[in-house]
Amino acid sequence: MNMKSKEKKSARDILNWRMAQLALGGRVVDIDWLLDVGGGLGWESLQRLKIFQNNHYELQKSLDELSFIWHRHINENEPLQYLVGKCPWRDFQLEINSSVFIPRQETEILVELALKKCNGISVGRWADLGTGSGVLAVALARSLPGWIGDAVDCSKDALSLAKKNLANLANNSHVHFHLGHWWQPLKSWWGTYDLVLANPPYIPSAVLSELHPIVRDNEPHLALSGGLDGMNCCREIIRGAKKGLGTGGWLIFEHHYDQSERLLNELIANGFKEVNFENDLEGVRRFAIGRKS
Ligand SMILES: C[S@@+](CC[C@H](N)C(=O)[O-])C[C@H]1O[C@@H](n2cnc3c(N)ncnc32)[C@H](O)[C@@H]1O
Repeated sequence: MNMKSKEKKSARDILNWRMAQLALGGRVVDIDWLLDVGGGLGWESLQRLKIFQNNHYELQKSLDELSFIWHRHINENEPLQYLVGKCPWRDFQLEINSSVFIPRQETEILVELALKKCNGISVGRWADLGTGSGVLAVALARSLPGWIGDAVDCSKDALSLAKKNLANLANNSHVHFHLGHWWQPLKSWWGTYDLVLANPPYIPSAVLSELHPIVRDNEPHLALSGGLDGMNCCREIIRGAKKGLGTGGWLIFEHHYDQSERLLNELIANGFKEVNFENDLEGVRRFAIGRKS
C-alpha cells in the first residue's frame, strides 16, 4: 500500500468520507474509533466537525489509508485494532498485532481489584499469567513501581510484543518475561508472590464455534480456548497458586460469565480464604478472588 500518510482535510470532507464509509457497512462506534485511534481525531474534535464544517484538521493517516483499513474491516471481518496496530486501554495505548489477544475494556477492572488489595504496599512481587500483549504487566508496572513483576506466556510472539509494550510504556520497571506453561517458569520464586493476576483462555469448546467471526477467525485460538468446560486453565492456575503465592497473597482472575460458582468452589476446595467474586461492567460475575491462607 503506497499512500501518503498525514494529511490536512476540512471537517466537511471528513464528514462526507465518514458517511460514505458507513454506507458500505459497519458501526458508527467503529468508524469513530478509526477516526480517533487511526486518524488521531479525538472525541472532542469529532464533535466539533459537525459544528465547524469549514475548519481543517490534521489527520495522522490519509483518508485513502483509512478507507483501505475500513474496507478490510467490513469485508474481511478483521479487527480494527490489528489493522491500525494500536489499542487504547486504561491510561495508555498498546501496540497490537494478530499474534495477541486484543485487550478488552472489562479486564481493566482486574487491575482496579488488584490495586485495591495492594493499596499502600510499596514493595512486593506480582505475576501476570498469560500476559499476551503485556497489558496487565504494563498496568501493574506503572501502578506499583516499587514491585517486582513476572509476566508469563507460552507464545513467543506474544512475549516479544509484551516486552516492546513494556519498554515503551513502563520503561525502568522491574519486570521479567518468561516463556512457558503457567506457573512452570516461575518455579524459582514459588512461595514469594503477593499478587497473581490472570485473564486466561476460558471459552468452552462448544461456544468457540459460535463466537462472532471477528473474534473466532482472527484472535489466537490459544488465547480463547479453555477446553471442554472452559475452565482447564483457571483450574491449573488455582492449583499452581497454592504453591506459588506467599501466605496472604492474592489470586485474582477473569472467567466466563457462567463459571463463577464452580471456580469459587475450586478456590475453597484448594484452601483459599476470603473467596469472593466481582461483577463486570454489565453486572455479570466475571472475576474470582481468593487469598492464600
Ligand atoms: C485471553 S488472553 C489474555 C491476554 C492478556 N492478559 C489480556 O488480558 O489481554 C490469554 C493468554 O494466555 C496465554 N496462554 C494460553 N495458554 C497458556 C499456557 N499454557 N501458559 C501460559 N500462557 C498461556 C495465551 O497465549 C494468551 O496470551
